[in-house]
Amino acid sequence: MSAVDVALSPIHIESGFIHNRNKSIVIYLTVADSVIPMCILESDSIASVKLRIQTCKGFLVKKQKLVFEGKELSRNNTLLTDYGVSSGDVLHLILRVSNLLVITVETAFRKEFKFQVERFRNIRHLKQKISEQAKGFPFVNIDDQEILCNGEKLDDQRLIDDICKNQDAVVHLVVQKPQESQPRKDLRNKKIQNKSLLQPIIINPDLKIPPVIWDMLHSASEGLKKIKKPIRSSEGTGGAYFMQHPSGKKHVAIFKPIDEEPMAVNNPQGLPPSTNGEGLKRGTKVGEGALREVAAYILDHPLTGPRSTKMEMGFSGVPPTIMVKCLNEEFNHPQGYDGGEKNIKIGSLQMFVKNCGSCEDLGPRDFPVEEVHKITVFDLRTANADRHAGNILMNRESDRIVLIPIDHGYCLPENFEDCTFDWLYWPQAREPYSQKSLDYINSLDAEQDIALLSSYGWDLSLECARTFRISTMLLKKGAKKGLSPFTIGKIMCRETLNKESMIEKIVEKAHDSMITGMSEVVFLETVSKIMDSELENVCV
Ligand SMILES: Nc1ncnc2c1ncn2[C@@H]1O[C@H](COP(=O)(O)OP(=O)(O)OP(=O)(O)O)[C@@H](O)[C@H]1O
Repeated sequence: MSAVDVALSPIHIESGFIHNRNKSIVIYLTVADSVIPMCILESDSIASVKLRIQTCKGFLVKKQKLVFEGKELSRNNTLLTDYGVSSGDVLHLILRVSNLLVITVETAFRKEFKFQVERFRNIRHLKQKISEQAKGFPFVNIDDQEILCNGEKLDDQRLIDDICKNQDAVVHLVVQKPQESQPRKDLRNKKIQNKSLLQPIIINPDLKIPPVIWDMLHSASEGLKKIKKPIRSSEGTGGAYFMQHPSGKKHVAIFKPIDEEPMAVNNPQGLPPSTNGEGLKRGTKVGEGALREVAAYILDHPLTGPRSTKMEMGFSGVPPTIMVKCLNEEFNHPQGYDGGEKNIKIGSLQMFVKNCGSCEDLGPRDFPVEEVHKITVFDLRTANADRHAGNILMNRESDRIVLIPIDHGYCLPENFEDCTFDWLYWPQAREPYSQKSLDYINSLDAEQDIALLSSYGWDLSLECARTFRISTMLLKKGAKKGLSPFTIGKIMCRETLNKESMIEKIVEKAHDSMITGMSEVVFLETVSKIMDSELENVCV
C-alpha cells in the first residue's frame, strides 16, 4: 500500500460519514519529497487535520507544523478555511523530529542495552556508551566491537540519524577480534579543513565581545579545524547546525544561516521561497531571523542594565548569541560547494545550552513560577510571535527546573497579528509578578533599548520600533496595575485568527485619531492615553 493509500483510506470513511453536514474538499500535503492528497471537511480545524495526519501517518500532532502560502497555520483551534485554504491547495508539512533516539543494542549473548543517543552522534560514540555499560563482557574495548544493523556493518563515522530515520531502533552488536584500523581522514577532508572559517561580524569595534562569546567562537572554530563537522538539527523549520567542540564529544553552539531560514532560498526543508519577502510569521522578513536572534540576547539585559564585557546572565536567560560568518561544506549548498567566497554563510551563532528536553516534553505543573515569569517578560516586551513550548528548553539544577528560552527569529515583529504564547494557558501565568520581576519591568526603557540595538548595527524599522515601544508600554502599565502575565498576554494575543486583540484595537484607534503630519511621539502619547482608559476596565 502506498503512502497515498494509507493517507486516503481512513479519511474517506470518516469524511463520508458526515458528508451531509459538511462539504468535503481535497488538499495536498507535501512532506519531504512526497505529495499526499487528503480529503478533509470545510469545518475541519487545524487541530483535527493534524490529528488525521497523526492517525494516518503516525506523526505526532505536537511534532507537526503546517505551512500554507508562506504562513504557518499555528492556531490549532482555527478552521483551515479561515486561513484561506480551499480545494486543490497545497500545504507543506514540516516534521519536528526529535534529536534524541532510544537505541536498543542486542549482543550475541542476548544481553540487551538501552541508550538515549542524539541522532547526530556517530557509531563510535555508541560503542563508547556500550563499553561504559558492558563491564565484565568481552567487548568492553571499543575496538573489539562491530555493530551491525539489518546485517549491514556500520562504519564508526556513520551517523545514528542515517540508520534510524524517524523511529527508535534496534541495532545488533556482534563481538569480534580487533581489526587493523583504517586510516579515516582522507585528503579530501584535509582540503575541507583548510576551507573552514568562523568569524564574528563586528559592526561597532567599540563594543567589546564578552569572554564567554569568545570562548564559544574559539571552541567552535577549533572544532571545525579538527574536522568536527557541523551537524544539522532534525528539529526546526530552518537550517540549524550544532557546532562541535574540538573533542567531538559535545556541542558548543547552534549556527543558523540566514539563507537557510524558512522561506529563504536555501532552506533545507524544501519550503518554497517567499514571494513577497514576508517571513513565516506576519510582520517579519525572510533573512532577518538571525538579526532577531542576536537582538533577543542584546535586549535581554540583566537587572543592572545593558551588559558590560562581563558575562552576566540576562533576566530571561536568552543564551549568548552573536552574528558570524561561517564556511563549511556541511551547510546546505544546493548550487554546489567549492569553498569559495560565495559559499560563506552569514547567520546567528548561539551558545549550546545543556538541557533535558523542551517544555513540550513535560506538563507545565512543575515549572517554577519565576522561571515561567521571566519568559513571559521577554515575550511580552518583544511581542514574540513564536513562543511555543518547544522553544523553551529545560534543565535541572539541583532538583529545580530551569527554563531556557530559544529560537527568537520572530521576535520584534512589525505588528501584533501573530503573537501567540503557549504559556498563556499555564497556571503560573495567572500568578502576579514578584517584586523582583516588577523592578525589572519598571527599569525597562524602549528608547534606550532601540538605541542599544542601533549601537550594535541594527536600526529597527519604524514599524518594528513602534510595536516594540507599544509592547514595552503595555507590559509596564499592566505590571504597574498588578495584572498577571496571563491578563497582559490576553490583551496582546488574538483569541481567534480573525478577531483583533485589544492591543491591535488600541493601535487602530490611535491611527484613526491621527492627523496628517502627527509625529511618532504624539502618536505614542495617543496610544498611551487610549491604553490607560482601556486598562481601567481590565480587572486584576
Ligand atoms: N541554544 C541552544 N542550546 C541547545 N539546543 C538548542 C539551542 N538552540 C536550538 N537548539 C536545538 O536545536 C533545535 C532547532 O533549533 P530551533 O528550534 O531554534 O530551529 P528553528 O528552525 O528556528 O525552529 P522552529 O521551527 O521551531 O522555528 C531545537 O529543537 C533545539 O533542540
